[in-house]
Amino acid sequence: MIELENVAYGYGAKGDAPLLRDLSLTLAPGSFHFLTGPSGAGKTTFLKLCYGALKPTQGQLRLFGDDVAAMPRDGIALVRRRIGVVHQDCKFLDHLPVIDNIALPLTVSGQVMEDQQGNLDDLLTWVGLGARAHAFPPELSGGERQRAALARALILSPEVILADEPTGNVDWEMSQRLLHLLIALNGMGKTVMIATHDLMLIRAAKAQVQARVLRLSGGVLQAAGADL
Ligand SMILES: Nc1ncnc2c1ncn2[C@@H]1O[C@H](COP(=O)(O)OP(=O)(O)OP(=O)(O)O)[C@@H](O)[C@H]1O
Repeated sequence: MIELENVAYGYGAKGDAPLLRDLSLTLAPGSFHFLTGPSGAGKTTFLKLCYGALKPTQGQLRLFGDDVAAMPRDGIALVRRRIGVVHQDCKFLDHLPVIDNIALPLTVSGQVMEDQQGNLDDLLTWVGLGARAHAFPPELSGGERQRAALARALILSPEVILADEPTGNVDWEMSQRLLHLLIALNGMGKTVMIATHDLMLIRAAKAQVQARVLRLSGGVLQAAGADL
């Protein structure tokens, strides 16, 4: 689904040492991965590569079998509909109610919101926001925002879900609730990758799902230690 082969990426000028290097990884259908590592190690950058927002400066990245380097811009846009992203800072349009924010990817992809009303309602109920559909983003708690961000990432029924610190600003109980949603999605066959600092969350997940834990450090990707 997502395959990296000796990928490197750097934000700096050509010739500068890259931030990430020698990345080789396959996210197989239905797999569950955690990505951990110190702040600034490049976890968000790694996820951006995985959803085609950045192109490798070296190596090969294939999304659903197609080489990103050779993909035209509209090809990348199509592939990105198959990957749901929960961003670290989950931005919303504050003047639109939650339900319209979640429906935005439908509108952008040319679908009629009314045709999807049933799906939208089901999705909001599934993430536990049925009663908050008409609230405005500034009225949401941290946990509600994260669940709204997850719902928005799911509205186009992606095969892959990439979540960047989805439990960053919530308490342990809400972290568990979000984790359960992500594990349930994996149980439905979706491929999941979560970038997180939260080692407790990883340990809790490993008791419930077969997850591979990777660590980014010093620019390279390694299997995490046996304690995880
Ligand atoms: N658009 C950009 N231009 C230049 N440098 C960037 C850009 N985005 C990120 N960086 C730098 O790349 C490095 C890795 O950033 P990244 O956000 O990927 O790390 P991270 O592991 O996700 O960090 P955190 O855990 O703090 O969120 C940092 O030094 C950051 O300043």
